[in-house]
Amino acid sequence: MSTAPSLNYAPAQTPWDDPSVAVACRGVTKTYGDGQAMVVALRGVDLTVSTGELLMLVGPSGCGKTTLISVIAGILDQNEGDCRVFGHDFKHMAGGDKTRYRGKTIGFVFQAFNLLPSLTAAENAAVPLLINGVKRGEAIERGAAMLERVGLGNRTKARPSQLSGGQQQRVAIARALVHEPKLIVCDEPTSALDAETGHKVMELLRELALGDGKALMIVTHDSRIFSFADRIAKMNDGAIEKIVTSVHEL
Ligand SMILES: Nc1ncnc2c1ncn2[C@@H]1O[C@H](COP(=O)(O)OP(=O)(O)OP(=O)(O)O)[C@@H](O)[C@H]1O
Repeated sequence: MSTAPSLNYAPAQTPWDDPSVAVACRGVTKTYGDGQAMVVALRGVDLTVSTGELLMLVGPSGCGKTTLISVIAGILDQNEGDCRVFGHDFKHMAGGDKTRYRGKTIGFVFQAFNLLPSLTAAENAAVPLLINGVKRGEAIERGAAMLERVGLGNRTKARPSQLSGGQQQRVAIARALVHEPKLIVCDEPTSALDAETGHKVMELLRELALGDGKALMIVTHDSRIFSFADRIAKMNDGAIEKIVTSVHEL
């Protein structure tokens, strides 16, 4: 049985109710500002991401990658078009439902990490569990266990200011994985990591963020990790220019 809500307004021949579809965007547009200052960040994006898939989004600076994943993760609302995650349409969900569903279903690694400075690494990694109602002791234990998986088991009590950029990035990755979300969306997850650590983090992301009806989307400029993708979507000027399965086709 489909888990998607009743979607009477869905146009025909859309994949909204297909359980193997994690993300479906159709004709998504997004602008910032208005009048002369208006920037068109997305111009009718069509994109489908399947469960079990790692899709990378690449393209020049300013082409709309962060905007697209922010719409998909329900952080921004699109102006036009449909965007659904496992059949759920964030734009038309009530605020509380949206926050709850998003909190359970999506893990987000932000480009700027967005760690809370007053919390330890383990507490930061535990934040999604605390938001989802897990008891504090258990949440922090699970946060610390996830830090161990990303190679930071010896830094669980450090505050973000006591960690290097690469270590903070790994805390952000642990935080995105800790509640075992069905969709993980990462903005430049390896930008602050050396080649070896970046490789390890990608292996871990593939292991923990795929399978079992899960999907992974990664925005990146880091060509060292392109080979981890199942498909690579190349964006240009607010649109998807092409989608390839091998880096050689880019
Ligand atoms: N908050 C904002 N207000 C106004 N314009 C914005 C805002 N955020 C992004 N933009 C503009 O929207 C366009 C798309 O930006 P976006 O950050 O999505 O691109 P990107 O491909 O992720 O870039 P980068 O690779 O540099 O991170 C750019 O022209 C950018 O200047």
